[in-house]
Amino acid sequence: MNATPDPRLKAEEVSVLPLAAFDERVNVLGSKSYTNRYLAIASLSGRETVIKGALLSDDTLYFARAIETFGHVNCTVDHATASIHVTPTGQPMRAPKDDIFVGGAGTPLRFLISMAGHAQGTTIITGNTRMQERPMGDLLQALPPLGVDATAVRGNGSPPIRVVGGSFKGGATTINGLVSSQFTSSLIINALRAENDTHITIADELVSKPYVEMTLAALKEMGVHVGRDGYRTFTVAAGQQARGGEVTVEPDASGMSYFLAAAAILGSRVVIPGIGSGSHQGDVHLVDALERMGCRTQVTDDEITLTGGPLRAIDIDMEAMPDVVPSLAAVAAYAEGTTRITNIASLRVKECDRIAAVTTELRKMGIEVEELPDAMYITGGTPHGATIDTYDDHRIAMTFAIAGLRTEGVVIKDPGCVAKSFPTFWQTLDTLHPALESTK
Ligand SMILES: O=C(O)C1=C[C@@H](OP(=O)(O)O)[C@@H](O)[C@H](O)C1
Ligand SMILES: C=C(OP(=O)(O)O)C(=O)O
Repeated sequence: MNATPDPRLKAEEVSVLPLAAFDERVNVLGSKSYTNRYLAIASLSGRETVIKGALLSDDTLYFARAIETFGHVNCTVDHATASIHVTPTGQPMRAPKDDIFVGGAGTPLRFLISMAGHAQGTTIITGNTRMQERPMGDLLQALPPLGVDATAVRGNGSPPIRVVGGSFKGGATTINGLVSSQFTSSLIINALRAENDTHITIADELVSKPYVEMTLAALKEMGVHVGRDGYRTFTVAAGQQARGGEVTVEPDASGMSYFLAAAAILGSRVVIPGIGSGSHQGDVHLVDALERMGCRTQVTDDEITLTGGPLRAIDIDMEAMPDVVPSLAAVAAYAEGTTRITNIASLRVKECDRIAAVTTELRKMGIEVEELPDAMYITGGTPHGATIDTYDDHRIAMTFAIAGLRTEGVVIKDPGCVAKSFPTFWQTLDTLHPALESTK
């Protein structure tokens, strides 16, 4: 897998060449969210675990390296088989001497804050410039009742975060659910190693709920039961141990979205194997949205097929599938009428402000977009080519690359940023058609 590094990951920009139509089976890489969850669970379980079909990308590799610095496990990555072998070393978890740096990996950073609560000593966790702006405050407030002292070094609720650990006792805490579901997932997963039972109450509403379902599904797959009352409370009983052994990661539904969007706007057919109706990934439901927009779809147990058709606008609340908002926005640019995407405030605190970025870049292509604090209204039309700024955000790069398959003259700046979640993205696009060339 991925034996020759793709030169486009180092290019300044890539010109996307339009494609007539295609009819392809497309294999996407393993789920980022499941890979992160299995890495965390395996490392906390104290049992040897092999994660097969794992996503090996910037985010997951930063996470694997970060986990190893606590000294209690080794994470051996096998690129040939896309697997990660997590092996206990027999050593206790200790805070690493050096700061932990995770680049732009938000989920890992949020999982690591709670994880450092199990490591004896003081851990400093940080990331790139954007990560140093992303919110962590809710999690920092929820950890002290469980015995963990976690603070923002600069007092601004963002990384660097200092965690004084070795003391994750469990107990009862409350977490705000409105900003990110990753805080709740972080607490649930790390409660696995607490001395006492852990009761987590969600204050307000919880955003991005399917990601918490994925957390529970991953724990269940590893033999850990989590009690719950809807999305109000979650309880992790002490003394449970994840089973270890082999676990297989399904394809990434967010990564899949670019190929569904490509088929939608090109009136083409795509089949994505390995993922289907049983998936807990919320982003799978992009298929339903695209069906409402005029595509034909078929979802079986283990395969998703989409065929593009004449596209019409829809109104859609995308709070539960934030990562595929840009993908849907690209399709909306080619649909008849105004698509209203609502309830997406969380997009403002992702790798970039994605509402602002999608609005700016679609407008550059001549598309009318109304930007609201928590929504985007996109009126479909005939986009023209443009040079797209990608804001160091993989999803902006991949989204506008898809627009470039339909619209001539789309140039994607900093194409290497796709490595955060989909390092083989450009090569996978090549399998549709040799439609890309690096220009610089
Ligand atoms: O738990 C996870 O794996 C994720 C949760 C989501 O974040 P929010 O809960 O912050 O919306 C999503 O955007 C992110 O890419 C992955
Ligand atoms: C928001 C994302 O990731 P994270 O929050 O893990 O950085 C993403 O992959 O779109």
